[in-house]
Amino acid sequence: MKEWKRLLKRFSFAWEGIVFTFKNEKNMKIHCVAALFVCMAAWMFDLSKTEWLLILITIGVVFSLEMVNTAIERVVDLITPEFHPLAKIAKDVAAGAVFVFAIISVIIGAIIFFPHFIALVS
Ligand SMILES: Nc1ncnc2c1ncn2[C@@H]1O[C@H](COP(=O)(O)OP(=O)(O)OP(=O)(O)O)[C@@H](O)[C@H]1O
Repeated sequence: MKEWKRLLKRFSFAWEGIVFTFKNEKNMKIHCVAALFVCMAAWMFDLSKTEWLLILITIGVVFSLEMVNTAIERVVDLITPEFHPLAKIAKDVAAGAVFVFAIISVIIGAIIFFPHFIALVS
């Protein structure tokens, strides 16, 4: 019983982290709207199970990276509110990680949706 309570508490802390990122990070709201549009398009084009899996994995990785980026930003702010070259590197690298995967996810989306779009217009 105690184990269950501890597990539930851990879930609720993780949930708080998710809610915090959605509430406070503008980029997360943008990712969320983009993910919604992608899911609607996937449903309209009646994508295969594999295509859906790729899209869901991509969305999950973007969301998770944004949350890790948020965590790094907050830890850096906690350590040094003043300008520091290492703080800049930490924040820039974390933001870069999100950016790299955002570009990859656009490419994945294009590879998946392009043939469906061509089939629709031809
Ligand atoms: N303490 C600092 N020392 C040096 N450079 C910093 C510091 N804090 C922020 N920066 C620079 O400013 C940029 C923006 O930082 P900021 O903390 O405002 O993040 P952000 O990208 O605006 O994130 P968000 O809007 O999601 O909070 C960083 O990528 C970094 O280059």
